[in-house]
Amino acid sequence: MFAEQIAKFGIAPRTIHRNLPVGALVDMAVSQSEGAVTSTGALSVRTGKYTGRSPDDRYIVYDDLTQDTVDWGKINHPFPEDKFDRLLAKMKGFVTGKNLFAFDGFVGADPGNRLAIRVINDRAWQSLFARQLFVGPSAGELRSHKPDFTIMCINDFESIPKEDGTNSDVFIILNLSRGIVLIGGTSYAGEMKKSMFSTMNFVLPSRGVFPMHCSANMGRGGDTALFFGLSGTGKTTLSTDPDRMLIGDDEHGWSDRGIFNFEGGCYAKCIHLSREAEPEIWNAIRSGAVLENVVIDSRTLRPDFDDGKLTENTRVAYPLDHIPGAVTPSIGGNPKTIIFLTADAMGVLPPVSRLTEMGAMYHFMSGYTSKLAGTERGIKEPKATFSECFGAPFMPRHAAVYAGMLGERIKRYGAKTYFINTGWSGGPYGAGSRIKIRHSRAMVTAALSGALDAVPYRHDDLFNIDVPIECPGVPADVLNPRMTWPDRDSYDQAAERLAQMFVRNFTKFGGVSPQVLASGPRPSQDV
Ligand SMILES: Nc1ncnc2c1ncn2[C@@H]1O[C@H](COP(=O)(O)OP(=O)(O)O)[C@@H](O)[C@H]1O
Ligand SMILES: C=C(OP(=O)(O)O)C(=O)O
Ligand SMILES: [Mn+2]
Repeated sequence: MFAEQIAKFGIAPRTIHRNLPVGALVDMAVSQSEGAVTSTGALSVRTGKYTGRSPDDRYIVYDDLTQDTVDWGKINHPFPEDKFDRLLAKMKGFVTGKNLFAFDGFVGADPGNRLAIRVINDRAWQSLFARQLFVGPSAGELRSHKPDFTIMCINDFESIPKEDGTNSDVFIILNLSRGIVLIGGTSYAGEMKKSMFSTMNFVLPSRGVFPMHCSANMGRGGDTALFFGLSGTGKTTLSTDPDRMLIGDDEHGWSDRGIFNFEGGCYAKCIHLSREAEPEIWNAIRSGAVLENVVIDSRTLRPDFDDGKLTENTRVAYPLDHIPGAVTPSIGGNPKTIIFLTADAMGVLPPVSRLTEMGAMYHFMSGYTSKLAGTERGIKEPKATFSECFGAPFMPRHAAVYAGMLGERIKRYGAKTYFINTGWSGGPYGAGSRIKIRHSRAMVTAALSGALDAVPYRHDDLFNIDVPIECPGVPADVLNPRMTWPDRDSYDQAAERLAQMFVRNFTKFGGVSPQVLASGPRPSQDV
């Protein structure tokens, strides 16, 4: 059946290894000089020219299905159907007679809300990534597997912009009607997971499921929490909590039955990773894990997590079961607490605050953070950004579709929402310093345990949020960013500037309810 499906798809490789075990994939990666096994047991690879996502090279095929349902613009670039056909044919030709790998599995841990996928790769390590990051099939599921989506990710195939209608040698093209994703020219493995994330974000809303760029975990009593946030805000770091059971670190859906992970693994950042601050992630870097662009000492084969010479966006991929106590299958009930994470490089937002229901809508639509270096091509230092739903690069539909689904659910289930800033304190990036992981964890713990229900608050009139005056495990002065700056006037000016940025950004939304509008920051000057 597999062989027939491959023939029907229209490729004729010399061999195509299907769902090889982890050990075999590692061995092949090593014997083909794709990478080396480090002192930790993890496989280490380099991705070459591109070490982060290429958002300008990411397209969606423009056709009857997508023309009125996709929010076309700076993020979702249209790709013509005929050019897609030509590029697909070219890629098929390219892989003729080559050795390929196929991973058959799923995106979505909830059997009622998943897509069957087939990932076709030209490198063993990429197939290992697919195996560890997506959801693996049972023996029975593998036997009867029929993919809804085929991802053909061929690292060695580069496009020629003039011929192929692409923007560079790299392309990531989603054909949502035909269930095909084409990736070429880049080996950054994050493209595979994020393109299937975008696919889920298109497919699920019409099935009544809310897709979310968030991590999730569960307390011992079964209560679940979500952590929304853009890249680098702490979804992976803070959801990996020794006192709670991990559900997933990046992509989830919320159906009438509760939440479920889209993935079967995690993709953690490695830059400056320390054993003390993130022991579970540190220990997950073992046999079966894949390190991307981490510098390895040639003599000791030890990873140097402090060396960012290849990129700041160094990564490790590992399956969920590398984290002690992770929930399997990764499914949980309706969340009790929702945390919005931001990494404010201006250093002015309070590190923790409580949001009203309308404030939650305002901040979900705003999606403020600072883009950190490396995750996207061209970002070299933190850059303030507003990204709707805390994940605009992955949302094919209009932001209102997702915001509406969040609003309904907060109302229905009465989840409490908090805003946690894991960014800078004592001054902006360059002058102040990043809030300590230990402190951010204590804030998360206090929010989830209910401890923040029992402390006094002050209202921050500028940002229009409620800020706790005390939080167990956090020195009181850390809670008030103004007090951490050496010069209060500079703080006030910077805070005013950020508040104005929020207001200016929000003018792009039409038809927002007055209550939501009134729940945002209130700069003293009109903008
Ligand atoms: N206070 C903090 N809270 C969370 N992460 C922090 C903090 N300070 C530094 N970091 C670092 O910032 C990065 C957060 O990234 P990560 O958790 O992977 O974000 P995401 O999963 O949202 O992309 C990690 O490298 C982590 O070590
Ligand atoms: C993998 C990515 O996401 P995150 O940093 O949110 O984990 C990415 O944006 O390429
Ligand atoms: Mn992450």
